[in-house]
Amino acid sequence: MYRLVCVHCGATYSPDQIIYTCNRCGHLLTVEYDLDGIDVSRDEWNRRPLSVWRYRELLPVRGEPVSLQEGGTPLYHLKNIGKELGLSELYAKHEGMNPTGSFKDRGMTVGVSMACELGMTTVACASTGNTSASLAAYAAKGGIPCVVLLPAGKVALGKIAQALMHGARVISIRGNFDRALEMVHELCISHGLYLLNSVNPYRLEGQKTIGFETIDQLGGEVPDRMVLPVGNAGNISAVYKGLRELETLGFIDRLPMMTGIQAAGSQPVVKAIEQNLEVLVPESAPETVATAIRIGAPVNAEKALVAIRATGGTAAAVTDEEILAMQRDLARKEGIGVEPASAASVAGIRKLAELGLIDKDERIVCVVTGHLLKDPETVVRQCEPPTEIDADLPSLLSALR
Ligand SMILES: Cc1ncc(COP(=O)(O)O)c(C=O)c1O
Ligand SMILES: N[C@@H](CCOP(=O)(O)O)C(=O)O
Repeated sequence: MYRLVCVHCGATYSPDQIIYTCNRCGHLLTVEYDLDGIDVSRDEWNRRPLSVWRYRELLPVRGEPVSLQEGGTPLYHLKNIGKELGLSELYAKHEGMNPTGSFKDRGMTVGVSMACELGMTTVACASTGNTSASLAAYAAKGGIPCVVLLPAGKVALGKIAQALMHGARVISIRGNFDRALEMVHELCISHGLYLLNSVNPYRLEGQKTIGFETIDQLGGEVPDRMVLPVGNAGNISAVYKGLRELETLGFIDRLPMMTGIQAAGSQPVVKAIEQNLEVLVPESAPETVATAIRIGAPVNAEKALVAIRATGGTAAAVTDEEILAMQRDLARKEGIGVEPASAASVAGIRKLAELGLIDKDERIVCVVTGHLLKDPETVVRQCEPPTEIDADLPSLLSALR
């Protein structure tokens, strides 16, 4: 049993209403369960495979989900980078290992399943790339048409390739992601498409399972800190919401310090935390190499600020150079391939550790959100091209010398 509740004024709505913002105050909605009525134990969960659907009692879908086997992603111990930073308990949860290569799949399995249960006939989103790749794939699996709006020239090649190949109707706008989101929201309201950006409360339910899995992979222990790259701020809000539910159920007895990392050229949440603002000031011209988090007006900011403040967490910004350096370090020192936005979380921890702003004994989990192959152009720009030689052994030996 659950209902939709406004995160700001508490107004409630029936779960089958197609609604994204509160009719009374215009703020976002969230899914509220009757947690007293939830009948499941941690032992029962632990008997099921590690996946989004291990936690189905805390998800809104009732029928058979539209699934591509999402979740169950690896949690890696970053021994080498951790050693350099003096952090013996530094981990990365690799969300790039999901079916379309990002954490969005956790959200889309739930969001597209709900679209089908609610009888919606077309799904839509705006995207910096990953949301569109994921929605296109899940819409294909669910047999439902899909429309995506992208900021022209600002989406990594791998992500566009995915949206196109999965059969979405792809439109590029001459404007940034924030404008694309406004446009698609308007389109969905006026023409009855189902909006599957992070304003959709059901989609975020799937993403909260990142936190559930992390704790299960740590043998039931809560990490001291969870670090996430922040763009539209849905993921950090979702993970916090899920962990609060586990706390209310008595499955955990504390929360990690939720820590958000943004790019220096796109850091409205960091500024709101640093300046102790109640309401975030949007940035009109966000810019960063980490195009996935090139977002100036994060729609979930209100929830993200609560998550960070209520847990004693923090927010920090990293430069593009710091992001790319960490992308290379993860690849070369740990064997972990991630896209630039994902490297931001670990780059943020490097910065906080070097500034002495975190306790070196903390157990820290960085969520690395998308796969290296999402943005091959940024990878190739950083690496030496292959050496081309004549096809004979002497040439090979001389090239290797
Ligand atoms: C790879 C990647 N990392 C991080 C983010 C930021 O997540 P959120 O928008 O939920 O803050 C996104 C996009 O949203 C993304 O695609
Ligand atoms: N990085 C995101 C931006 C959109 O965020 P959403 O969570 O609101 O869908 C993307 O991949 O498009």
